Amino acid sequence: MALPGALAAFPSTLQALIQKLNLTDLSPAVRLLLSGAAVALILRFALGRRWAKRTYVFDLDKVGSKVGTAGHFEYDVIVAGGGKSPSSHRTAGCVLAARLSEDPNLRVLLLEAGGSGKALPDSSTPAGFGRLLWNPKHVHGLRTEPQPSAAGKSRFWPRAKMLGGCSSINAQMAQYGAFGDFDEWATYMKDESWAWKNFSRYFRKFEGYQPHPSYPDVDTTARGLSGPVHVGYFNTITEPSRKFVQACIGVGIPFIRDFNGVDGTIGVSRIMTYVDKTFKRVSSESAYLTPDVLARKNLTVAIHATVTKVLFDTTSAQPRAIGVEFGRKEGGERFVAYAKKEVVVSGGAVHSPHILMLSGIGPAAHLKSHSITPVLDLPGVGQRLVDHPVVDLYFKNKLNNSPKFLKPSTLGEAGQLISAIVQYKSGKGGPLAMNFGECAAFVRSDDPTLFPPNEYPDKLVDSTSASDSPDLELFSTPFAYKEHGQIGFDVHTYALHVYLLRPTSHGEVLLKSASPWVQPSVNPNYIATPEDLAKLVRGVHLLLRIARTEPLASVLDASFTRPDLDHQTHLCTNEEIESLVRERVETVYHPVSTCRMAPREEGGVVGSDLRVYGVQGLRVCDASVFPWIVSGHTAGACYAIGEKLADEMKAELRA
Ligand SMILES: Cc1cc2nc3c(=O)[nH]c(=O)nc-3n(C[C@H](O)[C@H](O)[C@H](O)COP(=O)(O)OP(=O)(O)OC[C@H]3O[C@@H](n4cnc5c(N)ncnc54)[C@H](O)[C@@H]3O)c2cc1C
Repeated sequence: MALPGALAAFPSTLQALIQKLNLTDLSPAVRLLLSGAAVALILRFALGRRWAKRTYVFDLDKVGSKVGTAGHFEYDVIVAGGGKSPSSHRTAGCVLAARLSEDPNLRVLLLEAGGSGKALPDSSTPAGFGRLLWNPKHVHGLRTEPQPSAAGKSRFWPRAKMLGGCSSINAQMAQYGAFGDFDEWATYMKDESWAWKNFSRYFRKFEGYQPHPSYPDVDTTARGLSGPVHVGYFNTITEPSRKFVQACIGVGIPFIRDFNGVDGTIGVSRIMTYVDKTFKRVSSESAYLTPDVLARKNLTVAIHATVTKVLFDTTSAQPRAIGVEFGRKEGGERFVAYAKKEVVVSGGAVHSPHILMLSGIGPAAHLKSHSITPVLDLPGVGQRLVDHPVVDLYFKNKLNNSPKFLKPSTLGEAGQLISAIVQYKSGKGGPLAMNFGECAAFVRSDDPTLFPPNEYPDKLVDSTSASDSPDLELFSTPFAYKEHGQIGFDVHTYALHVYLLRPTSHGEVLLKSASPWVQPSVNPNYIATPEDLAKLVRGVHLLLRIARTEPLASVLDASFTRPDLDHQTHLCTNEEIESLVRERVETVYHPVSTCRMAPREEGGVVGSDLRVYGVQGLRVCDASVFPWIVSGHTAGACYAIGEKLADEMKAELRA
């Protein structure tokens, strides 16, 4: 207890020290540098690394044999990727490996390219992920190809490289999509197991809703109460976002008590989060790879193990996946492990198609252009990439009380951050328990209340999944940022964002090289269709109206007319708003559909059982299999897909 007390006094102590050392004479740049270094040091010591290599297998020769040697390591199922999906590298990978290993007769190996997400304070602390996005050790900082319809610029595209996958670095917003999304999957695949009435049980299975006294209206009969993924309302939110909810109601968006409840998902509310009662991030690693699960003799989890390719037996008519090759680093030793029953690729929407193509499964001509001998010509691999494009609007916070000290630029702000760390470490939540995406509204771009036909006469193509599914999401963050948190503002700000939930534009993931260590090319092809642009423009108009509606209007400083903020943007012409959208559009980090569950003749990669067409013993389990993108946040469906596949595989493998 003495330590937090001493630290609480730190800001004033720091001030005294600064005076004593005459640091005030230093230039602002040097002071900024010093404060940054001080914060980094304090974060390291205060939040410290707890989890180390001891929890997982680090020596790859303990899980596989060196290529060219005689050893033979065999498992029943190998899951490539420790993300969310149950059997792959991604978010789903942890789910799959944990659930499969419930059957003591199945020997499961999970291979993850990165380390533990749980061990990183910037991951386990809800507000820390902004710092992780630019950390090349833990996150692949991809950049898209230049986007022709989006000002020709290339966009930053972070994908996690750690256990838990992107669930270890995401914004923790727990909305799962609309009922119609999954009914659409079922209709498309002619498989009722994906229809909401059936598939919803897997959402209930992963979910462990934690009731909160301030939210008694949440219908707990619609929530899963005992699953491993704790969700609830334990993150911290700021006052302007509460006013955002009221302003949305003011413009005609109905209040909804629960975005994942029985009333569908259209409306405005505070968003539920993957933050637990102790104010920690809940990732697929923290939820599924618990000490009890890791103690199972039949589960092995190896970290810093990048799968370089899937191995096939090609002696019979259909190739059969028999194992994987993996290694730690470029030029390092390679290892192999064999799967008696199945290999599940779970590398997420970027790396699952990458792994398949490196292994010879993909568009044959493209593979040959990189001197990869095709095992199977499967043209759909890497195609149909869809992402949610987002546009941010920036406002001056009139109350000057935004938590901008979370990215400190002065010694005073560094002191505020230290106080916040002390508060968080004493179990009291506070600013570090923020997830940034605080409140949200899901609307339709053809809603006549929000977009009256006399002002918006154009009839746009309806790309929603059902008449009660949305195609735009609006959300609020406690301050504004650019370049995915890399660039802040020098004044107190507040930000509103809109993203297109059901884009009609799509792109592709392609190889840049046959080397597994070279990241693939990603091209989401943002706003390539007129409808996508028109809907985002409508969303921007709506946000600008909400910003000028009480009670939010009173906390935003409309007199602040600096051109890098948006207090004058409502005066722009439609063409100017279109240019703003093209210029500002960014990823909201939800790529899907690159190993799409679809009929093979329509470019499908997997069938509705997630088996790769034309190959035996190989499945994909992550966001890459979504037939269509969901009308919301993508993590929930990844968890549910992992749960569903685990159930089905366990039943099949038992038979
Ligand atoms: C910054 C950010 C914010 C987001 N915010 C939200 C949000 O608020 N709410 C929400 O619902 N969703 C959010 N998402 C999206 C969501 O987290 C993802 O859609 C979801 O986690 C994807 O899960 P996945 O299983 O498909 O893949 P991933 O979670 O990406 O997992 C892939 C795993 O595979 C591993 N891997 C890749 N290649 C290899 C290889 N060759 N060998 C071994 N391992 C490999 C990776 O290291 C990773 O662990 C966000 C994503 C990001 C990046």
